[in-house]
Amino acid sequence: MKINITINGLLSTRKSTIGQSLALKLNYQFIDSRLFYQYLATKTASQDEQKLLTLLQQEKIEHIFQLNELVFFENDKYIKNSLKASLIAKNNNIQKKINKIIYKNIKEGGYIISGRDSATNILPNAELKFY
Ligand SMILES: Nc1ncnc2c1ncn2[C@@H]1O[C@H](COP(=O)(O)OP(=O)(O)OP(=O)(O)O)[C@@H](O)[C@H]1O
Ligand SMILES: Nc1ccn([C@H]2C[C@H](O)[C@@H](COP(=O)(O)O)O2)c(=O)n1
Repeated sequence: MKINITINGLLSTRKSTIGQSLALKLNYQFIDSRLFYQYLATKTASQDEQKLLTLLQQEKIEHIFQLNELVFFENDKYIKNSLKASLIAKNNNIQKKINKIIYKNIKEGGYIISGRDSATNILPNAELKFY
């Protein structure tokens, strides 16, 4: 049976690098919750809560799970979108919705998950937590 593992830590402490390499070794999936915020930022210039919630409902969520950060780095609007993502993340209802979507998709196990809420609001009962 596969468990879920969270990775948290200070900025640029190699969470993604280690998470991705561990996922490869264990044959797990790696996801950083930040991708959801970055993805929304690429989809709309709006900070309107209803619009963002609708987008989260409409999008094929599996698609976001298959993305990785490089997709956003390749985008020449990366910095602008990161600022938008940061604003989107200030909305508690969007945070709750994203956390719920992630939990629903990973609850059966087999994920290494990074991101600010991963060990707390998303997976408070994760079997293994790295800090
Ligand atoms: N062994 C290493 N030596 C030097 N640089 C490294 C090494 N491993 C990773 N890096 C680089 O360090 C930077 C931070 O790594 P990484 O993106 O994994 O950190 P992170 O904790 O996930 O970052 P963030 O806090 O932004 O989510 C990246 O540019 C990565 O390429
Ligand atoms: N609960 C959260 C809050 C923020 N993020 C993401 C969203 C941004 O891409 C990035 C930086 O946010 P900031 O530090 O500027 O608030 O972190 C998240 O994944 N989960």
